[in-house]
Amino acid sequence: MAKSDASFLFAGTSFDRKKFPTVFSKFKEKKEPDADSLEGQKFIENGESALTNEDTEIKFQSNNKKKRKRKTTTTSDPVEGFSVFRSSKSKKVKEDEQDGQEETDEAKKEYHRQLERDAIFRKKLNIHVSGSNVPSPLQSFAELKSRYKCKSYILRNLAELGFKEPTPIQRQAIPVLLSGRECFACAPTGSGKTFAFVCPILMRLKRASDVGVRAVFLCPTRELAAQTARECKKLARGKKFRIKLMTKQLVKGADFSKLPCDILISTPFRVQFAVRKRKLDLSKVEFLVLDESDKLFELGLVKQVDSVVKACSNPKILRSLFSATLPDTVEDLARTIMHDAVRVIIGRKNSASESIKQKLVYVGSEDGKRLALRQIFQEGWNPPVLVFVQNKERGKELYNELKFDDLRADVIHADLSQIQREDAVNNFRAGKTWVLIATDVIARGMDFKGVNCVINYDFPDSAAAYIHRIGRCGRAGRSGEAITLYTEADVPYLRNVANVMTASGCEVPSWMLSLPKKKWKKHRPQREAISTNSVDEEEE
Ligand SMILES: Nc1ncnc2c1ncn2[C@@H]1O[C@H](COP(=O)(O)OP(=O)(O)OP(=O)(O)O)[C@@H](O)[C@H]1O
Repeated sequence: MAKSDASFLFAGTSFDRKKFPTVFSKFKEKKEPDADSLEGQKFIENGESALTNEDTEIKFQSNNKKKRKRKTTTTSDPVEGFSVFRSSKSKKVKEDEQDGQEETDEAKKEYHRQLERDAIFRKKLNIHVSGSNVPSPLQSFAELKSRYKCKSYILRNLAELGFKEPTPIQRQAIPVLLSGRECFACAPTGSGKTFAFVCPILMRLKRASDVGVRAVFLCPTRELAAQTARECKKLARGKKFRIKLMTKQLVKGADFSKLPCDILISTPFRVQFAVRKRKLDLSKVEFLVLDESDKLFELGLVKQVDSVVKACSNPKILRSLFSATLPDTVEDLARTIMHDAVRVIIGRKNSASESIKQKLVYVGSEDGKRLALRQIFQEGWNPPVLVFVQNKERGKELYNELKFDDLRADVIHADLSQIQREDAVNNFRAGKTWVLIATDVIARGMDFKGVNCVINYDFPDSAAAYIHRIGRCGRAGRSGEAITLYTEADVPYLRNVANVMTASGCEVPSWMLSLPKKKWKKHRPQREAISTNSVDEEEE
């Protein structure tokens, strides 16, 4: 890329300390590294990925030893999440010097005890963190009130939604954002990432205001943006926040720079378009969330995201990245735009949800797929089922194959109008459609609670696509089943999916794991058309 058009996001993809002295010095500013911050330093300097449980345990023990030594020479421990504890002790220090000294020693001991409790708790829940002074994870939603003075409407709404306790990503990401830190999070599909950023941002916005757009949530598809807006409104119920989903129609009709709006939710394309048309001013934005961030950083979207990031010019902005898959390249890119961020990984990075039973089925050829699909439907299936295909043409073909069967099938792809797409999603949600044939347009983020089974009719084009597709089932702790059909053409790419499967505890034949490594450049082979006619005619 020519220097003149070097973009904000692309700048310094490989992290150059000289090039980014301010960012780097921020990471270096850490005064009192704790167990987590030492991990953080390692992440920042070595670009390491998630630690294994064993790593965490060993590091935790050795770091604590180092820390104990250093702690004796310091007087202040800037740990967020302990404000009540700190303020009550600091009063006593003024009253009596000696008592104060004892109190300080006691405070330090308590500080270490708390760090240990945090580390044990994180280990139990498979929460891995990097970054300086990472706030303690939440023990319960009630802590939102005791630690962060959360308004009762949020707790009421959480209870009404039936949420009894925070999910692991919520336990850690919420305190991070509430402490005014940027967050870089990777957690499995269906693990509650949406509320992990919606909840703290609503809390920090406090109340509706007319200053202009204060938070922007970017999602890769309009369906996901619409879903996020709906979820956001559920949690904000009882407060007069202006939560706006920016759709094509809305951009045409309204001037967003005059429209009161606290939270704006849309796709990068829509937001960038409105900014360019000067219908939207993002200079007051305090919170920017890139949901499904690795998708947003893909070619085709990254330029638009870049423009939005630039337009959010408030120097106090907090940026957050959330996804179920975060390749190292995205981490590198993110590091160049984030400041003093906390990295939160739940479980193993880039792995599928463990509540999904995954299966690979060899079908030989394209014709074999049709037969296998019919067999699945004949053998007693449990709707609703999602069937993923490679592109919209194949979606239409498969729909034509199944539409006369008693399966209540429908199809969704990018050629449909917005209304048709909404109808397809809503009918599936409402149980009117039993089998929804889809392209990857709904592979990410869509929360279909009841989906029991995902069938990859066409082999996914990347490991990330596989993780997101099958993640449409097995959400919020429910169980699910994923069946991936493969032909001869897919065999060279099997290993990548087999690796994801073993990482989430599914058994795969050993030969698959010993297949030669294949650099996975979007596997989209030319496939024979899906049609009964050719075979039936031959059979006749
Ligand atoms: N604390 C909670 N307790 C129970 N259910 C929850 C909790 N938080 C969120 N959920 C539910 O879990 C489901 C999945 O949440 P969400 O869509 O945020 O997942 P996600 O991690 O963003 O998934 P994806 O990676 O697919 O986008 C939703 O139905 C949501 O209502």
